[in-house]
Amino acid sequence: MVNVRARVPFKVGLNSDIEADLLSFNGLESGKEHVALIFQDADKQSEPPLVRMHSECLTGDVFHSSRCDCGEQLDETLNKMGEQGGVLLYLRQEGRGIGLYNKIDAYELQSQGMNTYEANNHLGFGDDLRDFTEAALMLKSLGISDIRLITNNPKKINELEALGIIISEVVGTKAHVKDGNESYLRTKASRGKHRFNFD
Ligand SMILES: Nc1nc2c(ncn2[C@@H]2O[C@H](COP(=O)(O)OP(=O)(O)OP(=O)(O)O)[C@@H](O)[C@H]2O)c(=O)[nH]1
Ligand SMILES: [Zn+2]
Repeated sequence: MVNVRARVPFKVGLNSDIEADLLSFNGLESGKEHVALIFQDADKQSEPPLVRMHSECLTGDVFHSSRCDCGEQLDETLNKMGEQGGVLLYLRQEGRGIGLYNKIDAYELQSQGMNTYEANNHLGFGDDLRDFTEAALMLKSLGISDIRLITNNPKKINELEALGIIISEVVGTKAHVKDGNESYLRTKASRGKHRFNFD
């Protein structure tokens, strides 16, 4: 049984006044410390809330690494939810589930010419080890079963629906192209079937 523990208000975002409640959970089987940020009490409204399942990326979220778009997607989400309300699940699934050490090994292989998926496979991992069961449990424990999901990734849509969450709308993120991450984004589109708009 998953239970919501504390619910603490604070302000988030760079130079901003966005207010959110930080929630922790207990009872998650993996023992991971996934957390939720709730904007504008979106869990208590009648409309399906905006939801983002954001997978941890220390290098991108904290250091705004040039190799990926995670930090930009996180900032985009904070701003959007600051305006419209929403629920951000911050999931501790670093490196699509392989962890930081392995992700750094994968980066080394990418520097030698492999793409993200090939590097994962070369290290003996599947394309993507993430599982969204606990994310679905967190939503259910908040009383949320119908959502507007922020993602470009069809795997997230399919898995959440299979876990009984209704997705009434899919909201894409921008393509945050910058020096260093374009081939990463293009590989997500070609191999991972992410829906990007590269205009
Ligand atoms: N294994 C591996 N993981 C990476 C790499 N670059 C970023 N990640 C991880 O990928 C995760 C983010 O997944 P993405 O595939 O970028 O995007 P997504 O969350 O599936 O899709 P969106 O919802 O559209 O953002 C984070 O956990 C990152 O740490 C990489 O080169 N190798
Ligand atoms: Zn990243």
